[in-house]
Amino acid sequence: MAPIAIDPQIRDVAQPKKDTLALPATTRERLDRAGIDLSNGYPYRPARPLYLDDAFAIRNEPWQHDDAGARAAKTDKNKTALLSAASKVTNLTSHIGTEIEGLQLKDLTSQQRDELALLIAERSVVFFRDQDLSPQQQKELGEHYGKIEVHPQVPQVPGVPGVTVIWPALQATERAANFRNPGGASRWHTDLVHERQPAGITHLHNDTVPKIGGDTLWASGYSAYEKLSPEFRKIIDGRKAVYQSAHTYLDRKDPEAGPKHIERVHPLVRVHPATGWKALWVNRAFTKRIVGLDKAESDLILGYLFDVFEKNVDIQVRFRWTPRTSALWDNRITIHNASWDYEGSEPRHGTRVTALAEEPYYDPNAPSRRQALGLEDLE
Ligand SMILES: O=C(O)CCC(=O)C(=O)O
Ligand SMILES: [Fe+2]
Repeated sequence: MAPIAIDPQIRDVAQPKKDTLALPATTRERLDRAGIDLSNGYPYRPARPLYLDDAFAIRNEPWQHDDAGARAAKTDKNKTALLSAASKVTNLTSHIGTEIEGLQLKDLTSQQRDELALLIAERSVVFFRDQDLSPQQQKELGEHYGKIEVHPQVPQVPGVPGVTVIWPALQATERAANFRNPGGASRWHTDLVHERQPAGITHLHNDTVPKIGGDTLWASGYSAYEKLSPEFRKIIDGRKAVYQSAHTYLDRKDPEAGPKHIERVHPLVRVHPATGWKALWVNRAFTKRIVGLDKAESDLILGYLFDVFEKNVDIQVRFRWTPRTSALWDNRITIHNASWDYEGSEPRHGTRVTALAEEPYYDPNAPSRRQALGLEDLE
């Protein structure tokens, strides 16, 4: 039998190996203070599933998602408990991104957490600098927002399943990156679109960042939808597309066919349960084809939709990190992209918790954000 071809990304991730990279000092301090056991190396690397059917079966049974933002929309649309406690609230652009000062995420009450979810649903991404936050506290906050995604294979904080490690230098030890082939998450994408109930509120806490570079960009799915003409919206409203996983697995029945992605069908345009607004939900990395169209037709339309998302800078925010900053974004209504422009300079390290949300749905009667806010343009 011919040897099975496995792509290098999979092989490397599959090999549990001891860490050879030195932990940045600020990261080590944070992990020590949190009582994380580093004696068996860092990070912890779970064994990955080998076969596609095993990977597909993970979280394939539906569950009830009770949306925190939707709760706040019922109790206090003005988000008084959260916003009145903050010392400053700054919108970073008109359409996307808000920074909150004067609050520690670990101290938020249940009502404030719900209101934060609503703010994230409205503004797409919300930032908090100078946070004192252990991985355990980050996980606990995520649990308030939904079922935590415990990744079957990406590096994690030892002893805290569900807290994944975002440390681009670590990936660079596995897959060489350079200026022309950047490392990290440097492409436009949305996380975990292959899940039956994909990612909702996602929280990246970067404890160590380079002095220059390493920015992250987000783009608004509400606004990308609104960039389309009302007639074009009719072409994509209610359509479904195939979304694929970042990682690949072998087909048990045909392993020699090589690695394959998990695929899942979801709506192209979805509605956020807290705001009730429509959002374009495609991304260049993981949306593969529109169901029911020929490949050439699908490629053309998807290519245009990706361009609308990526080329309109007025619907994007680019965030410059400082150490110990948290970004909480909603993967239901955004795409994001991390700039890998700090090659060979200081390290960047963070921990991430993803709360999974509802099965994506479409509602023909839902308004766009601008319609709901009374801003809809005349043709
Ligand atoms: O490193 C970043 O800024 C973002 C990485 C990313 O894509 C993610 O955490 O989902
Ligand atoms: Fe991501």
